[in-house]
Amino acid sequence: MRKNVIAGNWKMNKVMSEATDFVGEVVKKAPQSEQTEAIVCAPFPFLASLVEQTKNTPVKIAAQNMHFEESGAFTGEVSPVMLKDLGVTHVVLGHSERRELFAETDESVNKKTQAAFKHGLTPIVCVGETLDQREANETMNLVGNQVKAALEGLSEEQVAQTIIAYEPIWAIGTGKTATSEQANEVCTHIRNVVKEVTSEATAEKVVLQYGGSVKPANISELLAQSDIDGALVGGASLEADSFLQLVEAGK
Ligand SMILES: O=C[C@H](O)COP(=O)(O)O
Repeated sequence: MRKNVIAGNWKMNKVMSEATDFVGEVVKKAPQSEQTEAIVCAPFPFLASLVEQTKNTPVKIAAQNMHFEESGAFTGEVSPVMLKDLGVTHVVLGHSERRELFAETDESVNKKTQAAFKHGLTPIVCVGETLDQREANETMNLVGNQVKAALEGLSEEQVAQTIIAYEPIWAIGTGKTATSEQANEVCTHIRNVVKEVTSEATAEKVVLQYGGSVKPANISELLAQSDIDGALVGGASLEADSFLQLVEAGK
């Protein structure tokens, strides 16, 4: 049975003291359950300290991006080797904000996904369509292609461990959540695409998250869907109480 993975993506928010207070609360109160996993996706400067703070707890720390190269002349970049060395376990790749604002492409997301596995990090690969693409009926095709591109060159075992987050861009930070049926429809399609490129057994193992205005009020309905196994949460992950309610709903 797949776990519910609840990942809080802080984006470019908080200062160190706020990050420490938040994680202190979460470590104290997060449910000890085999069925739910809590991940905090923090800005780079906080990672080392938060990894230390969550040692020997079930809470995991993720980065929000990384470069695909191991080292070199890439000023301002952070490598998978550095993240692994700190004790970071997961990395968000291809978030729509990175695709839109920082010229991330399917090709770079694939390189980063391969690099994550090479260095023992679990990728959380984001895919999703704009409102225009949805209205032009391009959602399934576009998301399917993003998934195929991200998984290219991975072994079946690696695909099984990849977390894929479906985040319709029109629902991010807008308060407009996709209905749970809309979200599930795309997640089912993603699972079918994974099956097409690997096998049914592998596709059944892949954790599929939904992201886009997820809140304590709508999480249960989303998690009740057949192909939604967690959430990638922005705004509602900024307060410890609200993040804990989301993790609790995953139990
Ligand atoms: O990574 C998280 C997503 O972009 C969702 O953000 P949001 O929950 O603020 O809509």
